[in-house]
Amino acid sequence: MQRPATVSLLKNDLTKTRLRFAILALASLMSFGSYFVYDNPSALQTQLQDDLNIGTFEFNLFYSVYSFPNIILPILGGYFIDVIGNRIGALLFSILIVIGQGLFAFGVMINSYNIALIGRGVFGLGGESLNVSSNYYMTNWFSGNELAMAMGTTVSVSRLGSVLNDNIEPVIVNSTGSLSLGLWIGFLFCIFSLICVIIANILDGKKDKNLGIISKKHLPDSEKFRFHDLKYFGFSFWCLCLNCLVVYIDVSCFNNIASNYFQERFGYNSVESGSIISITYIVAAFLCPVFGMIVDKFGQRVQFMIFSTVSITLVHTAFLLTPESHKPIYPIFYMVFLGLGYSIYASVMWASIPYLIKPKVAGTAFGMATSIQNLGLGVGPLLVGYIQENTNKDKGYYWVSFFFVMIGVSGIITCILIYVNDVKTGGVLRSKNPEKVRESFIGINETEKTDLGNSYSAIN
Ligand SMILES: N[C@@H](Cc1c[nH]cn1)C(=O)NCC(=O)O
Repeated sequence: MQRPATVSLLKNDLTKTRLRFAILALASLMSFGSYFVYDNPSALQTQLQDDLNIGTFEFNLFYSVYSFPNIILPILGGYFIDVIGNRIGALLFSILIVIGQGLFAFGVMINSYNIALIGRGVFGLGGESLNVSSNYYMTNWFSGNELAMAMGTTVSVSRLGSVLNDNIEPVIVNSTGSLSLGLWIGFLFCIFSLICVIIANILDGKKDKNLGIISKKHLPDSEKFRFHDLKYFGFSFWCLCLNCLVVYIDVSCFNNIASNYFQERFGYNSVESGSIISITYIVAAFLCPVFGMIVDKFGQRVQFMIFSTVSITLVHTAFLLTPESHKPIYPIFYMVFLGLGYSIYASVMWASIPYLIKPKVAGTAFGMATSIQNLGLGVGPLLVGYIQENTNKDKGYYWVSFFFVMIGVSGIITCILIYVNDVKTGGVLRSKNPEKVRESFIGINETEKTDLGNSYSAIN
């Protein structure tokens, strides 16, 4: 008796139409502005310190005020998404980003460090949570054989924002002499991303309407987020979060100090250093969707993650062993390999999360992973700074590289633990058809599959 209704629902399922690629484009562009402005300070460090008359500590606070609240916020953001819906969440987070960047640009324009700092804090209130939202869109519109490709594409397009920032901000500011102009251009990118959120929300609302999905606010309590659902976050999920913490220290925290690193150790100037740094994310912009597609087709997620953490660790080992010299060519190759390792990691790791949890806690799970990642991104730079300031060899960078190598080794160990657990629990992460394996592994029933309108329900 159920069948005709199910069949007609499937016919109206927009996630099965080409519209899902429009959502993919919009979800990618909704984070573009945030990635562009996130690294505004590092691209303009010298000019910011001169104009605002601040030291390195005050400068680093531009990143700290962003990261530390995000140890907690993405969990709340994930909770928020699970309880009241992704659309309202994404809109709110984007508005916070626009306001934050506006305040930052305004603060710099009137030479007020405090207002600029508050702006970075407000930006942080939305910046990471918007990533959670964007991932959530992907899990709602894409499944099994396309999910990693879709998530790889969002990382790739968002990271083009980082690349563009690294390369155009110093040029704009140097050629116009106006520091705030560069930041106001970032503000415009944030508005553009906000418009993408609004369009994505309209399409997503249409999809839910077609599927007859009611607003989550009106669902019975039993179908909303509940804390005791956290018990479904098993060993592999927590290990993946720990792995994410260490791997992002090796990629992002290195990226934060890389400009100075290349200038101090290899004699490049700041513009050359900026271009070299952007290599990692340029490689990622090209390779993330490719690796996403490969993983969607062949599975073997943990093996890919092991390969990427080994590559990243080898890059830091190479930096550790490379003696100082004037403008050597090989660090450029190291950055290409770092980009390769990062591309594989970013396209596989985030896309693995949905297979380790129940669909109804997807928002909370992405929030949890992002929070733990930010713990690393908040503490990592402090540790790196401490090591560099308190050691002398290679201007303090020898032990910094050693630290990155050790962090990389812990990344490899956590990957191996995930692999072993995956073998024991049915091989969901290695499977070409992870949704099927997940079904038996974490015991998802029919109601749970359709709970959030997850496209997963229609595929199986
Ligand atoms: N912390 C984010 C980067 C970000 C978000 N908003 C601005 N920058 C991150 O690391 N995301 C994962 C990735 O691989 O990019």
